[in-house]
Amino acid sequence: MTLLKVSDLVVEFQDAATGRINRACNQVSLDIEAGEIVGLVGESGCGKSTLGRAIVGLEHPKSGSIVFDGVDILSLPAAARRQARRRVQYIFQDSLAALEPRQTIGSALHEALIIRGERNPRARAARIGEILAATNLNSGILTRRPRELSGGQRQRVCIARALLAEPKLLICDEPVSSLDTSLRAQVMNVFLNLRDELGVAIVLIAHDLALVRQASARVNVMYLGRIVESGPSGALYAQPLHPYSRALTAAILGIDPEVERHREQTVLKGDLPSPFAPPSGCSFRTRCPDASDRCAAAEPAALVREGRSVRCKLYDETAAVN
Ligand SMILES: Nc1ncnc2c1ncn2[C@@H]1O[C@H](COP(=O)(O)OP(=O)(O)OP(=O)(O)O)[C@@H](O)[C@H]1O
Repeated sequence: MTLLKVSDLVVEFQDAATGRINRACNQVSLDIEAGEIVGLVGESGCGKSTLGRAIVGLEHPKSGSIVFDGVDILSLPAAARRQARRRVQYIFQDSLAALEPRQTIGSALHEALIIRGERNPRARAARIGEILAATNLNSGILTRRPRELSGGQRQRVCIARALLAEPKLLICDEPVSSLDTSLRAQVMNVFLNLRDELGVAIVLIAHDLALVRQASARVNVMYLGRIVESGPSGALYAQPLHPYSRALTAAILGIDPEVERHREQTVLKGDLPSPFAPPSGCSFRTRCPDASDRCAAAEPAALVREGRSVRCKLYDETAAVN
């Protein structure tokens, strides 16, 4: 069942000094099934957070639609939008900034339930106990303050607090990038459990492609505001279609030799172009090893076939995508 359907979403920022427009999400479309983990990857500044923030209501799209749990959110008045988004929660990268420094964890979790209307302290304590178990946290942390916890514990507290809203979808923005390897595994295991035990769907925004590959059923690759490729993660990592996906996945080490044999080593040239003046046609063409004159003429349409989608002139209607 499709839980979230984002269609042709456009989010723009205007530079106050020059008036120029940065189209941070450019006609983005994305589907998420109930209970699946979907990866969103791409270089810094490509629009991943903006997309996540727009889904949860922290950015205001210029156009497009967001249908969550069967409700067309952007067509609703503001109060009804908030209500419709109750079961989407955002997990920020910086868990220290996300928690009130002077408040104990117990108080923060009780407060989250009070806001949701739970007046009975015993019912709240019971619910918090369940959530601590789901996030693999010990009740000893309830009397502590954020700075007294490890980064991994803090991130799991943020996940626990989000879970009190009984979310169907968690948007996790670089949730483990500030953690060392062992703590990363703890937090990632919590995500896998939430998917398996509670059926929570997760959008995993991350720079770490190896981590996304492990956890996600499907992956979306973003470049300069566009999703340029999406597909099942096994297929996308084994045989990336878009030259940009090839460059990103080529950077991952430790892939099995069979995959390595098919890998075309592609090195990314240059920097991300200014989002205020993106190249004409395909926005990746200025860094693309396969670019030709026709790439400047028009933006490539998405070719969708067998669960994969790619925006690149290399794949026209006659090309096989499998
Ligand atoms: N509040 C804002 N005001 C103006 N421009 C913004 C704002 N938020 C994001 N942008 C711009 O939108 C574009 C996309 O930014 P975004 O943070 O979504 O990218 P990202 O892929 O999440 O990057 P990172 O991985 O560094 O978080 C960038 O050009 C950024 O400068």
